[in-house]
Amino acid sequence: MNILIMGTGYVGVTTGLVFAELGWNVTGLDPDQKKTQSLSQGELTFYEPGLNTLLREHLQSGRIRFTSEPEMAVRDSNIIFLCVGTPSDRDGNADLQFIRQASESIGRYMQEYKVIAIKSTVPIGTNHKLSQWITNAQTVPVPFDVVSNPEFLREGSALHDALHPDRIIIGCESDHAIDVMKTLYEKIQSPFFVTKPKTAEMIKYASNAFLATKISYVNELSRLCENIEVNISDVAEGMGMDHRIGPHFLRAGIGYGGSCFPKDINAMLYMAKQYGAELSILEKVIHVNQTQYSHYLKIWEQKLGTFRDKKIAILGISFKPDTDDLREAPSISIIEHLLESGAAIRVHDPAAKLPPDLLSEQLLQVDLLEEALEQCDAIILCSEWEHYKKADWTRLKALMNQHFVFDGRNVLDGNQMTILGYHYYGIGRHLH
Ligand SMILES: NC(=O)C1=CN([C@@H]2O[C@H](COP(=O)(O)OP(=O)(O)OC[C@H]3O[C@@H](n4cnc5c(N)ncnc54)[C@H](O)[C@@H]3O)[C@@H](O)[C@H]2O)C=CC1
Ligand SMILES: O=C(O)[C@H]1O[C@H](OP(=O)(O)OP(=O)(O)OC[C@H]2O[C@@H](n3ccc(=O)[nH]c3=O)[C@H](O)[C@@H]2O)[C@H](O)[C@@H](O)[C@@H]1O
Repeated sequence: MNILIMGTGYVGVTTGLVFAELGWNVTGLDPDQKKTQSLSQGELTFYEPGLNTLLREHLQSGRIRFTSEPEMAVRDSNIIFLCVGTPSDRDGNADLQFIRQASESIGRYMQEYKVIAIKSTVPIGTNHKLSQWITNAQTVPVPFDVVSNPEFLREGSALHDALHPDRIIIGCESDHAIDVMKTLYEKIQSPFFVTKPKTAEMIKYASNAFLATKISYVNELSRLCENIEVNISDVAEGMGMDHRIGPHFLRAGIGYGGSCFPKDINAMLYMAKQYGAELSILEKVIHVNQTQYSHYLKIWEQKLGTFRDKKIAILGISFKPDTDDLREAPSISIIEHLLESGAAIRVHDPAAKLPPDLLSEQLLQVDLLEEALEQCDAIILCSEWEHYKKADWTRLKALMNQHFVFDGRNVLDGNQMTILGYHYYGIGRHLH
């Protein structure tokens, strides 16, 4: 079977490489020629551990290739995966323009039966719309089946997540297409959950929203813990030992970011309004997330006295470690606030780069951790890269002017940092 992957971003490249690894022939299609050329030369266009090696391996084995020419790519495929972006539009709804364009080129160029699987995160009912768009673009009727097959990988661990999913969701009403999907995935050890297309679409949104809810819940609790001298990390650990709650996604911090949680929750709220329902919990989840970083900045500013004319080192700007993705990263809001407060900022990140137009005399990005800390008054740690956990904080202390450490991800050993002479503050964290 020949698999066509439409969209060569995070999800498209990871999905394509996973299928190549499982032994299928894969073509990655993207109108962005810079991306397809770079990928054809074995260079990823984003940072993601493990993918570069696999890309080079499968370019060499001939199991994967990339193109920007849709006609032959669509014609030669048996199965097509839609992995195009579904960003927020102005009203918070998911913008389906890329899904629509992709479905129109499928309809235009297909000449025989195909299974078309939607991996992109799409609003309830998109499976049905896609069928209509494909049919309308066909010049002669050709049969096809549409499957909703949402993706649950995380950036930073994309390959592992895609190879070892907790479940494979298949939303489809055609027995033949369900069998095709099961054959494709047969070498992956994972339960299949076969359901209706709309249910599959809802499972994806509901899962992301639930994970974000867990985070906002502990983040709001962290504010109470701050006042009652209780450590939120201990509370989360104790809660997580109950298997009904589970230990994951209970790490308090400066808030969730990324290309998915914020956009997907907005899309859910939009859908709820459209269908006359209320999702009041999710409205609060957003509110807590939007106020979490500013709540802590206020506390930290009081500890420091003022941010004005202070030198602040921002460590980790990506929305989470092991990615260079800055979309909706809380670090960006923190940097904006500090600039308004008159601080001078030096930013360090092992992979992510601030856009050059943001940089100024007041805001510099440096390559070495030492350069960021040189003469600084305070550190704000925004994403928990290993690089910072493993740093030699005994040696680094001598570089700083004042020794305030504001750990926005609760990852440094606060007791040890205090022993070393730092003024350490985390999120809802009371030291023993
Ligand atoms: N980034 C992530 O970790 C995850 C993302 N998702 C969902 O997967 C979808 C894709 O996400 P990303 O890979 O992050 O997006 P992305 O923005 O990194 O990549 C999307 C790609 O689609 C391409 N594209 C646009 N129109 C096209 C067309 N007509 N034909 C072929 N390619 C086209 C774009 O040029 C771009 O390279 C979104 O719906 C997202 O919500 C789901 C799970 C995880
Ligand atoms: O639909 C998507 O795109 C993906 O969105 C998230 O994946 P991702 O955004 O890549 O990364 P996460 O590990 O979920 O982290 C998201 C944000 O939550 C924050 N987070 C996570 C966990 C936690 O305990 N606390 C916390 O603040 C992270 O720092 C980060 O800013 C989901 O975890 C994936 O299952 C989903 O496929």
